[in-house]
Amino acid sequence: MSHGWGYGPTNGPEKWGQDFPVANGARQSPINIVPGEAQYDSTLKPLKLKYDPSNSNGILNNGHSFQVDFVDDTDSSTLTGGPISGTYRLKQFHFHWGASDDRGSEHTVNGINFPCELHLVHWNTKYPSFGEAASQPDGLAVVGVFLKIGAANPRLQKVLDALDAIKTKGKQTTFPNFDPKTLLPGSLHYWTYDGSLTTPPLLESVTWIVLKEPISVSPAQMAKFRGLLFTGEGESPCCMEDNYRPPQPLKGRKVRASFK
Ligand SMILES: OSc1ccc(O)cc1O
Ligand SMILES: [Zn+2]
Repeated sequence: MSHGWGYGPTNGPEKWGQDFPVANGARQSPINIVPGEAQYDSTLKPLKLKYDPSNSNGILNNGHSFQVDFVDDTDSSTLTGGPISGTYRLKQFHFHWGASDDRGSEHTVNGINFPCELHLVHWNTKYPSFGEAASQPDGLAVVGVFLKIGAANPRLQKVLDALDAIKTKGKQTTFPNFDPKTLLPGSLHYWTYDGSLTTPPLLESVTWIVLKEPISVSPAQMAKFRGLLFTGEGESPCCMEDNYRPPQPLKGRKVRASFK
């Protein structure tokens, strides 16, 4: 793949293995979650998510999705408990979504796609930085949250209202005082398994924590995600949609459930 990776017919997920051979590795993500085959594990602890809204910093169109970045120089926004040991700091959150409401999530449940999936990315503070952690098998922990079509979600609105300012690749703006906890569902019951980044470099460093309960999003709100562009200012515009990797082979991995 001579040009950068993306989600199109010439640079999309089916082509990523050319530049990133780990794409065919033993612990790739996402996966299809089959609840009936997940093993309830009573030793799994409840998730503890402690977020300080003052850590939210900016919002960026990175040409693949958009992400909200957090100041991560202290332990003020962290993930502890759950399947992980130690303390993981919140680095950023981003989304994946479809061109239509019948697809867009990366993980699937019993083969069912959701229109969108939120990823809250955390790194293990036993390592000096996100970059160092991202290359370690226990380096990252990503909380995945499904978005399901329903009533408009007022807690998403602040994020969606910022998108007009970052329409094209490379654009960013300030995004202060946002509490990502407001994006979480009422239940923190989860499935967990060992996996990878779902975008190149597809590093196999992620403990995935996928919440069972989705949050709502309306069709009009989904249209706002699709108003973003993969392309930069002055380039021929290409709508940012279908920016999801399909499920990957489980290759013998076990998915555990924190709930019966
Ligand atoms: O999509 S999962 C994911 C996790 C961490 C990251 O830095 C980038 C990612 O795309
Ligand atoms: Zn992601």
